[in-house]
Amino acid sequence: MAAVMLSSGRKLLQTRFPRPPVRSGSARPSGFFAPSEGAMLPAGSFRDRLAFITGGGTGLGRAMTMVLSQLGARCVIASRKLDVLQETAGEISSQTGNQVHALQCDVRDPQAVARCVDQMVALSGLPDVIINNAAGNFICPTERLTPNGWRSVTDIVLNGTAFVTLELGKRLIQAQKGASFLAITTIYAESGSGFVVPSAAAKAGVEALYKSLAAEWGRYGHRFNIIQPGPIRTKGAFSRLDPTGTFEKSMIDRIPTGRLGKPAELANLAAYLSSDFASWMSGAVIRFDGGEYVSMAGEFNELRKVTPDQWKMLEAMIKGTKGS
Ligand SMILES: CCC/C=C/C=C/C(=O)SCCNC(=O)CCNC(=O)[C@H](O)C(C)(C)COP(=O)(O)OP(=O)(O)OC[C@H]1O[C@@H](n2cnc3c(N)ncnc32)[C@H](O)[C@@H]1OP(=O)(O)O
Ligand SMILES: NC(=O)C1=CN([C@@H]2O[C@H](COP(=O)(O)OP(=O)(O)OC[C@H]3O[C@@H](n4cnc5c(N)ncnc54)[C@H](OP(=O)(O)O)[C@@H]3O)[C@@H](O)[C@H]2O)C=CC1
Repeated sequence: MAAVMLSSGRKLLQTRFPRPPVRSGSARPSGFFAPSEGAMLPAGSFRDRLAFITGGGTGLGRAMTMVLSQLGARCVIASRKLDVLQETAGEISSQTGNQVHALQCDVRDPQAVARCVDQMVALSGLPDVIINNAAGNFICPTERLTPNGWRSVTDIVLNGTAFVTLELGKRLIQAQKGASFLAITTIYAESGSGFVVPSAAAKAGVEALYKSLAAEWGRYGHRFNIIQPGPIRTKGAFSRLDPTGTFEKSMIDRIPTGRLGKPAELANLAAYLSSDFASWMSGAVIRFDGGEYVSMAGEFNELRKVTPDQWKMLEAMIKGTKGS
Protein backbone atom coordinates (compact mmCIF):
# COMPACT_ATOMS: atom_id res chain seq x y z
CA MET A 1 0.00 0.00 0.00
CA ALA A 2 1.40 3.41 -0.90
CA ALA A 3 0.05 6.90 -0.54
CA VAL A 4 0.66 10.07 -2.51
CA MET A 5 0.74 12.91 -0.02
CA LEU A 6 0.18 16.55 -0.72
CA SER A 7 2.48 19.15 0.79
CA SER A 8 -0.41 20.10 3.08
CA GLY A 9 -0.13 16.62 4.63
CA ARG A 10 -3.42 15.37 3.08
CA LYS A 11 -3.30 12.04 1.26
CA LEU A 12 -4.07 12.44 -2.41
CA LEU A 13 -4.80 8.78 -2.81
CA GLN A 14 -4.01 5.49 -1.20
CA THR A 15 -3.80 2.46 -3.38
CA ARG A 16 -1.85 -0.73 -3.98
CA PHE A 17 1.22 0.58 -5.72
CA PRO A 18 4.41 -1.41 -5.91
CA ARG A 19 6.72 0.18 -3.34
CA PRO A 20 7.83 3.39 -5.08
CA PRO A 21 11.50 3.78 -5.87
CA VAL A 22 11.21 7.40 -4.70
CA ARG A 23 13.71 9.53 -6.54
CA SER A 24 15.31 12.00 -4.23
CA GLY A 25 16.28 15.47 -5.42
CA SER A 26 19.94 14.71 -4.95
CA ALA A 27 19.57 11.77 -7.39
CA ARG A 28 18.63 14.09 -10.25
CA PRO A 29 20.75 13.69 -13.36
CA SER A 30 23.81 15.83 -12.99
CA GLY A 31 24.86 18.08 -15.85
CA PHE A 32 21.74 20.21 -15.96
CA PHE A 33 22.05 23.66 -14.39
CA ALA A 34 25.82 23.61 -13.91
CA PRO A 35 26.91 26.98 -12.51
CA SER A 36 28.93 29.43 -14.60
CA GLU A 37 31.06 31.37 -12.18
CA GLY A 38 33.16 33.76 -14.28
CA ALA A 39 32.31 37.46 -14.54
CA MET A 40 29.37 37.83 -16.94
CA LEU A 41 29.55 41.48 -17.96
CA PRO A 42 32.12 42.91 -20.36
CA ALA A 43 35.49 43.85 -18.86
CA GLY A 44 35.51 47.46 -17.71
CA SER A 45 31.74 47.65 -17.12
CA PHE A 46 32.43 49.41 -13.79
CA ARG A 47 35.50 51.44 -14.83
CA ASP A 48 35.50 54.83 -13.02
CA ARG A 49 32.73 53.59 -10.73
CA LEU A 50 32.78 53.40 -6.95
CA ALA A 51 30.83 50.65 -5.20
CA PHE A 52 29.93 50.57 -1.49
CA ILE A 53 29.07 47.11 -0.18
CA THR A 54 27.97 46.49 3.41
CA GLY A 55 29.03 43.12 4.77
CA GLY A 56 31.50 42.96 1.89
CA GLY A 57 34.15 41.07 3.88
CA THR A 58 32.43 37.66 3.85
CA GLY A 59 30.10 35.34 1.96
CA LEU A 60 27.90 36.89 -0.71
CA GLY A 61 29.16 40.42 -0.02
CA ARG A 62 32.70 39.26 -0.69
CA ALA A 63 31.62 37.57 -3.94
CA MET A 64 29.85 40.75 -5.11
CA THR A 65 32.90 42.85 -4.26
CA MET A 66 35.10 40.42 -6.19
CA VAL A 67 33.07 40.61 -9.39
CA LEU A 68 32.61 44.40 -9.26
CA SER A 69 36.34 44.78 -8.70
CA GLN A 70 37.11 42.37 -11.58
CA LEU A 71 34.91 44.57 -13.78
CA GLY A 72 36.90 47.68 -12.91
CA ALA A 73 35.09 49.20 -9.91
CA ARG A 74 36.84 50.75 -6.97
CA CYS A 75 35.15 49.24 -3.93
CA VAL A 76 34.57 50.21 -0.31
CA ILE A 77 33.51 47.38 1.97
CA ALA A 78 32.11 48.07 5.43
CA SER A 79 31.10 46.00 8.45
CA ARG A 80 31.97 45.51 12.12
CA LYS A 81 35.10 43.33 11.84
CA LEU A 82 37.91 45.44 10.42
CA ASP A 83 40.44 42.58 10.36
CA VAL A 84 38.12 40.42 8.22
CA LEU A 85 37.42 43.35 5.88
CA GLN A 86 41.10 44.17 5.51
CA GLU A 87 42.00 40.59 4.66
CA THR A 88 39.27 40.42 1.99
CA ALA A 89 40.18 43.85 0.61
CA GLY A 90 43.84 42.82 0.30
CA GLU A 91 43.00 39.52 -1.39
CA ILE A 92 40.60 41.04 -3.91
CA SER A 93 42.69 44.06 -4.83
CA SER A 94 45.79 41.92 -5.28
CA GLN A 95 43.84 39.70 -7.72
CA THR A 96 42.09 42.45 -9.68
CA GLY A 97 44.54 45.33 -9.45
CA ASN A 98 41.73 47.66 -8.40
CA GLN A 99 41.42 49.50 -5.08
CA VAL A 100 39.32 47.93 -2.32
CA HIS A 101 39.06 49.98 0.89
CA ALA A 102 37.95 48.50 4.21
CA LEU A 103 35.98 50.68 6.62
CA GLN A 104 34.70 49.66 10.03
CA CYS A 105 31.02 50.43 10.40
CA ASP A 106 28.21 49.07 12.53
CA VAL A 107 25.16 49.80 10.39
CA ARG A 108 22.91 49.75 13.48
CA ASP A 109 24.43 53.07 14.54
CA PRO A 110 23.44 56.01 12.30
CA GLN A 111 26.37 58.10 13.56
CA ALA A 112 28.80 55.32 12.71
CA VAL A 113 27.24 55.16 9.25
CA ALA A 114 27.69 58.93 8.81
CA ARG A 115 31.37 58.67 9.90
CA CYS A 116 31.91 55.77 7.50
CA VAL A 117 30.44 57.79 4.62
CA ASP A 118 32.69 60.75 5.60
CA GLN A 119 35.70 58.44 5.38
CA MET A 120 34.60 57.04 2.04
CA VAL A 121 34.06 60.52 0.61
CA ALA A 122 37.52 61.55 1.78
CA LEU A 123 39.07 58.44 0.20
CA SER A 124 37.15 58.09 -3.03
CA GLY A 125 34.04 60.27 -3.21
CA LEU A 126 30.38 59.35 -3.25
CA PRO A 127 29.49 55.92 -4.65
CA ASP A 128 27.74 55.05 -7.90
CA VAL A 129 26.69 51.64 -6.59
CA ILE A 130 25.37 50.85 -3.12
CA ILE A 131 24.70 47.27 -2.05
CA ASN A 132 22.91 46.75 1.26
CA ASN A 133 23.97 43.21 2.02
CA ALA A 134 24.81 43.20 5.76
CA ALA A 135 22.47 41.03 7.81
CA GLY A 136 22.03 39.10 11.01
CA ASN A 137 19.92 36.00 11.44
CA PHE A 138 19.51 32.81 13.47
CA ILE A 139 16.91 30.07 13.71
CA CYS A 140 14.93 30.24 16.92
CA PRO A 141 11.40 29.26 17.97
CA THR A 142 9.69 32.60 18.34
CA GLU A 143 8.56 31.82 21.88
CA ARG A 144 12.25 31.61 22.88
CA LEU A 145 13.12 34.97 21.36
CA THR A 146 14.03 37.83 23.73
CA PRO A 147 13.44 41.50 22.90
CA ASN A 148 17.19 41.86 22.48
CA GLY A 149 17.29 38.90 20.09
CA TRP A 150 14.54 40.55 18.03
CA ARG A 151 16.41 43.86 18.12
CA SER A 152 19.78 42.34 17.17
CA VAL A 153 18.40 41.09 13.84
CA THR A 154 15.92 43.84 12.94
CA ASP A 155 18.43 46.58 13.82
CA ILE A 156 21.01 45.19 11.39
CA VAL A 157 18.64 44.28 8.59
CA LEU A 158 15.94 46.95 8.55
CA ASN A 159 17.42 49.87 10.48
CA GLY A 160 20.91 49.27 9.12
CA THR A 161 19.67 49.28 5.53
CA ALA A 162 17.57 52.38 6.22
CA PHE A 163 20.47 54.28 7.87
CA VAL A 164 22.86 53.50 5.01
CA THR A 165 20.24 54.35 2.39
CA LEU A 166 19.21 57.62 4.06
CA GLU A 167 22.76 58.79 4.68
CA LEU A 168 23.94 58.07 1.15
CA GLY A 169 20.67 59.02 -0.51
CA LYS A 170 20.63 62.49 1.07
CA ARG A 171 24.27 63.18 0.24
CA LEU A 172 23.84 61.97 -3.35
CA ILE A 173 20.73 64.13 -3.79
CA GLN A 174 22.63 67.12 -2.41
CA ALA A 175 25.49 66.42 -4.84
CA GLN A 176 23.03 65.82 -7.71
CA LYS A 177 24.60 62.45 -8.39
CA GLY A 178 22.56 59.39 -9.39
CA ALA A 179 23.23 55.90 -8.05
CA SER A 180 22.08 52.28 -8.11
CA PHE A 181 20.88 50.88 -4.78
CA LEU A 182 20.53 47.13 -4.38
CA ALA A 183 19.21 45.26 -1.34
CA ILE A 184 19.80 41.58 -0.68
CA THR A 185 16.71 40.15 1.01
CA THR A 186 15.53 36.53 0.82
CA ILE A 187 12.72 34.44 -0.65
CA TYR A 188 10.80 34.37 2.63
CA ALA A 189 10.57 38.18 2.71
CA GLU A 190 7.50 37.52 0.58
CA SER A 191 5.99 34.47 2.28
CA GLY A 192 7.16 35.01 5.84
CA SER A 193 8.79 32.06 7.62
CA GLY A 194 8.55 30.55 11.04
CA PHE A 195 11.72 30.22 13.12
CA VAL A 196 13.40 33.24 11.50
CA VAL A 197 10.66 35.72 12.31
CA PRO A 198 12.77 38.85 13.02
CA SER A 199 14.62 38.29 9.74
CA ALA A 200 11.38 37.71 7.80
CA ALA A 201 9.81 40.87 9.23
CA ALA A 202 12.91 43.00 8.67
CA LYS A 203 13.57 41.75 5.13
CA ALA A 204 9.92 42.46 4.23
CA GLY A 205 10.46 45.98 5.59
CA VAL A 206 13.57 46.40 3.45
CA GLU A 207 11.57 45.40 0.38
CA ALA A 208 8.87 47.96 1.20
CA LEU A 209 11.56 50.61 1.75
CA TYR A 210 13.23 49.90 -1.60
CA LYS A 211 10.01 49.67 -3.61
CA SER A 212 8.85 52.95 -2.06
CA LEU A 213 12.10 54.76 -2.82
CA ALA A 214 12.15 53.39 -6.38
CA ALA A 215 8.97 55.38 -6.85
CA GLU A 216 10.06 58.48 -4.91
CA TRP A 217 13.73 58.96 -5.75
CA GLY A 218 13.84 58.15 -9.47
CA ARG A 219 13.64 61.90 -9.98
CA TYR A 220 17.05 62.24 -8.30
CA GLY A 221 18.65 59.63 -10.57
CA HIS A 222 18.44 56.75 -8.10
CA ARG A 223 17.40 53.19 -8.94
CA PHE A 224 16.37 50.65 -6.29
CA ASN A 225 16.29 46.92 -6.87
CA ILE A 226 16.07 43.81 -4.73
CA ILE A 227 17.48 40.29 -5.02
CA GLN A 228 15.80 37.54 -3.00
CA PRO A 229 18.34 34.71 -2.80
CA GLY A 230 17.47 31.14 -1.93
CA PRO A 231 20.03 28.98 -0.12
CA ILE A 232 23.65 29.63 -1.04
CA ARG A 233 26.26 28.03 1.17
CA THR A 234 28.16 30.61 3.23
CA LYS A 235 29.66 30.14 6.66
CA GLY A 236 27.71 33.10 8.09
CA ALA A 237 24.31 31.85 6.94
CA PHE A 238 24.65 28.10 7.29
CA SER A 239 26.27 28.22 10.75
CA ARG A 240 23.19 30.07 12.01
CA LEU A 241 20.44 28.49 9.92
CA ASP A 242 21.62 24.88 9.62
CA PRO A 243 24.15 24.42 12.42
CA THR A 244 23.96 20.59 12.32
CA GLY A 245 23.92 20.35 8.52
CA THR A 246 20.70 18.32 8.56
CA PHE A 247 18.47 20.72 6.59
CA GLU A 248 20.71 21.01 3.56
CA LYS A 249 19.54 17.77 1.94
CA SER A 250 15.87 18.72 2.24
CA MET A 251 16.68 22.15 0.74
CA ILE A 252 18.35 20.48 -2.23
CA ASP A 253 15.51 17.97 -2.59
CA ARG A 254 12.96 20.72 -3.03
CA ILE A 255 15.04 22.89 -5.37
CA PRO A 256 14.02 21.93 -8.94
CA THR A 257 17.50 22.72 -10.24
CA GLY A 258 18.85 20.20 -7.75
CA ARG A 259 21.57 22.20 -6.06
CA LEU A 260 22.34 25.20 -3.87
CA GLY A 261 23.24 28.48 -5.52
CA LYS A 262 26.83 29.70 -5.78
CA PRO A 263 28.02 33.07 -4.47
CA ALA A 264 29.48 33.94 -7.89
CA GLU A 265 26.11 33.38 -9.58
CA LEU A 266 24.44 35.81 -7.19
CA ALA A 267 27.32 38.23 -7.72
CA ASN A 268 26.80 38.27 -11.49
CA LEU A 269 23.13 39.13 -11.06
CA ALA A 270 24.00 41.86 -8.56
CA ALA A 271 26.59 43.27 -10.98
CA TYR A 272 24.06 43.32 -13.81
CA LEU A 273 21.44 45.11 -11.69
CA SER A 274 24.04 47.64 -10.55
CA SER A 275 25.35 48.28 -14.06
CA ASP A 276 24.35 50.63 -16.85
CA PHE A 277 22.93 47.62 -18.72
CA ALA A 278 20.11 47.72 -16.16
CA SER A 279 19.58 51.48 -16.21
CA TRP A 280 15.86 50.94 -16.98
CA MET A 281 15.41 48.55 -14.06
CA SER A 282 14.05 50.03 -10.86
CA GLY A 283 11.64 48.70 -8.26
CA ALA A 284 12.34 45.13 -9.40
CA VAL A 285 12.31 42.18 -7.03
CA ILE A 286 14.27 39.28 -8.49
CA ARG A 287 13.87 35.86 -6.94
CA PHE A 288 17.11 33.89 -7.35
CA ASP A 289 16.57 30.48 -5.83
CA GLY A 290 16.79 27.66 -8.38
CA GLY A 291 12.99 27.44 -8.29
CA GLU A 292 12.73 26.64 -4.57
CA TYR A 293 9.98 29.14 -3.79
CA VAL A 294 7.52 27.93 -6.41
CA SER A 295 8.46 24.36 -5.62
CA MET A 296 7.42 24.86 -1.99
CA ALA A 297 4.25 26.73 -2.97
CA GLY A 298 2.44 24.46 -5.44
CA GLU A 299 -0.15 22.11 -3.95
CA PHE A 300 0.59 19.23 -6.33
CA ASN A 301 4.36 19.61 -6.64
CA GLU A 302 4.94 16.56 -4.44
CA LEU A 303 3.72 14.52 -7.39
CA ARG A 304 7.29 14.76 -8.68
CA LYS A 305 7.81 11.68 -6.52
CA VAL A 306 5.28 9.58 -8.45
CA THR A 307 7.01 7.04 -10.69
CA PRO A 308 6.06 6.31 -14.35
CA ASP A 309 4.46 3.00 -13.32
CA GLN A 310 2.43 4.77 -10.67
CA TRP A 311 1.34 7.34 -13.27
CA LYS A 312 0.03 4.53 -15.51
CA MET A 313 -2.04 3.28 -12.61
CA LEU A 314 -3.25 6.76 -11.66
CA GLU A 315 -4.25 7.52 -15.21
CA ALA A 316 -6.20 4.27 -15.47
CA MET A 317 -7.97 5.02 -12.19
CA ILE A 318 -8.87 8.54 -13.30
CA LYS A 319 -10.06 7.44 -16.72
CA GLY A 320 -11.99 4.58 -15.15
CA THR A 321 -14.02 6.92 -12.97
CA LYS A 322 -17.41 7.63 -14.46
CA GLY A 323 -19.50 10.58 -13.31
CA SER A 324 -18.97 12.73 -10.27
C1 LIG B 1 18.20 29.36 3.27
C2 LIG B 1 17.50 30.40 2.46
C3 LIG B 1 17.12 31.60 3.20
C4 LIG B 1 18.26 32.15 3.94
C5 LIG B 1 18.26 33.40 4.41
C6 LIG B 1 19.41 33.91 5.06
C7 LIG B 1 19.36 35.07 5.64
C8 LIG B 1 20.48 35.62 6.39
O1 LIG B 1 20.33 36.70 6.85
S1 LIG B 1 21.94 34.78 6.59
C9 LIG B 1 23.05 35.93 7.37
C10 LIG B 1 23.68 35.27 8.48
N1 LIG B 1 24.79 36.07 8.97
C11 LIG B 1 24.79 36.61 10.17
O2 LIG B 1 23.86 36.46 10.95
C12 LIG B 1 26.02 37.40 10.51
C13 LIG B 1 25.86 38.35 11.64
N2 LIG B 1 25.22 37.74 12.82
C14 LIG B 1 25.59 38.01 14.09
O3 LIG B 1 26.51 38.76 14.33
C15 LIG B 1 24.82 37.34 15.22
O4 LIG B 1 24.29 36.12 14.77
C16 LIG B 1 23.66 38.24 15.75
C17 LIG B 1 22.60 38.51 14.67
C18 LIG B 1 23.01 37.52 16.94
C19 LIG B 1 24.15 39.60 16.21
O5 LIG B 1 25.30 39.47 16.98
P1 LIG B 1 25.51 40.38 18.32
O6 LIG B 1 26.91 40.09 18.79
O7 LIG B 1 25.13 41.76 18.05
O8 LIG B 1 24.43 39.81 19.28
P2 LIG B 1 24.52 38.91 20.60
O9 LIG B 1 24.94 39.80 21.71
O10 LIG B 1 25.29 37.67 20.34
O11 LIG B 1 22.99 38.51 20.77
C20 LIG B 1 21.98 39.52 20.83
C21 LIG B 1 20.71 38.87 21.34
O12 LIG B 1 20.32 37.82 20.44
C22 LIG B 1 20.19 36.60 21.15
N3 LIG B 1 20.57 35.47 20.28
C23 LIG B 1 21.69 35.37 19.56
N4 LIG B 1 21.70 34.17 18.93
C24 LIG B 1 20.59 33.51 19.30
C25 LIG B 1 20.05 32.22 19.00
N5 LIG B 1 20.69 31.38 18.18
N6 LIG B 1 18.88 31.87 19.56
C26 LIG B 1 18.22 32.71 20.40
N7 LIG B 1 18.68 33.98 20.71
C27 LIG B 1 19.85 34.34 20.18
C28 LIG B 1 21.16 36.74 22.31
O13 LIG B 1 20.84 35.82 23.33
C29 LIG B 1 20.93 38.21 22.68
O14 LIG B 1 19.74 38.35 23.39
P3 LIG B 1 19.75 38.50 25.01
O15 LIG B 1 20.24 37.19 25.53
O16 LIG B 1 18.34 38.76 25.37
O17 LIG B 1 20.67 39.64 25.34
N1 LIG C 1 23.60 32.61 2.16
C1 LIG C 1 22.29 32.44 1.95
O1 LIG C 1 21.81 31.31 1.76
C2 LIG C 1 21.39 33.61 1.91
C3 LIG C 1 21.81 34.87 2.27
N2 LIG C 1 20.93 35.92 2.18
C4 LIG C 1 21.36 37.27 2.45
O2 LIG C 1 22.60 37.50 1.84
C5 LIG C 1 23.32 38.49 2.57
C6 LIG C 1 24.71 37.99 2.87
O3 LIG C 1 24.62 36.84 3.70
P1 LIG C 1 25.79 35.77 3.76
O4 LIG C 1 26.91 36.21 2.91
O5 LIG C 1 25.21 34.45 3.52
O6 LIG C 1 26.19 35.83 5.30
P2 LIG C 1 27.41 36.53 6.06
O7 LIG C 1 27.19 36.25 7.50
O8 LIG C 1 28.68 36.10 5.45
O9 LIG C 1 27.21 38.07 5.74
C7 LIG C 1 26.64 38.98 6.61
C8 LIG C 1 27.54 40.18 6.67
O10 LIG C 1 26.87 41.21 7.40
C9 LIG C 1 27.85 41.88 8.17
N3 LIG C 1 27.20 42.49 9.33
C10 LIG C 1 26.49 41.85 10.30
N4 LIG C 1 26.10 42.73 11.22
C11 LIG C 1 26.55 43.95 10.83
C12 LIG C 1 26.45 45.25 11.38
N5 LIG C 1 25.81 45.49 12.52
N6 LIG C 1 27.04 46.27 10.71
C13 LIG C 1 27.69 46.06 9.54
N7 LIG C 1 27.81 44.82 8.98
C14 LIG C 1 27.25 43.80 9.62
C15 LIG C 1 28.83 40.81 8.58
O11 LIG C 1 30.12 41.35 8.85
P3 LIG C 1 30.66 41.67 10.34
O12 LIG C 1 30.42 40.47 11.16
O13 LIG C 1 32.09 42.04 10.11
O14 LIG C 1 29.87 42.86 10.80
C16 LIG C 1 28.86 39.93 7.35
O15 LIG C 1 29.91 40.30 6.50
C17 LIG C 1 22.47 38.81 3.79
O16 LIG C 1 21.69 39.94 3.52
C18 LIG C 1 21.59 37.60 3.91
O17 LIG C 1 20.38 37.90 4.56
C19 LIG C 1 19.64 35.75 1.78
C20 LIG C 1 19.19 34.52 1.45
C21 LIG C 1 20.03 33.35 1.47
